[in-house]
Amino acid sequence: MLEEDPKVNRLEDSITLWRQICENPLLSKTTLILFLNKMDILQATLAAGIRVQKYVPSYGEQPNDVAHVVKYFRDKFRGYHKRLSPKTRPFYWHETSVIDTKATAVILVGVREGILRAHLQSVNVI
Ligand SMILES: Nc1nc2c(ncn2[C@@H]2O[C@H](COP(=O)(O)OP(=O)(O)OP(=O)(O)O)[C@@H](O)[C@H]2O)c(=O)[nH]1
Repeated sequence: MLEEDPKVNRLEDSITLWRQICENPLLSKTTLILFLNKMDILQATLAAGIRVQKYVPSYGEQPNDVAHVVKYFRDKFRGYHKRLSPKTRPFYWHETSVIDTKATAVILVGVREGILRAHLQSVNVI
């Protein structure tokens, strides 16, 4: 639950926020990048035997491992991105644990280069 509102599920709050961002006409030409953060916490939570289905009934009987859980949520976010974007645009995502600063730095360099490449392409420099 959210610290600021104990009645609101954190995951549902993130999905609501993502939907609002995707469908916002002011951001229709903006490339969105989804960070599935706190992967280390997800790994530890699943390793402790917590079942996703208990909190997300629609997860069903799928295997309760990191790969399946990440795919489930990535597809959920991707689905909203596809359905709600006013115009078609690519979907980018990264799995992160920002406490791993080295790995996060590598991801951010990649993201920055991607943004730069898109700008250069848009002005026909490359
Ligand atoms: N273990 C771990 N802790 C993290 C990670 N990212 C953020 N945190 C911690 O989570 C707490 C909240 O981090 P914030 O960046 O403020 O996140 P927020 O989006 O404002 O809050 P949340 O609702 O917790 O996501 C802080 O103590 C962070 O250090 C992560 O990838 N792994």
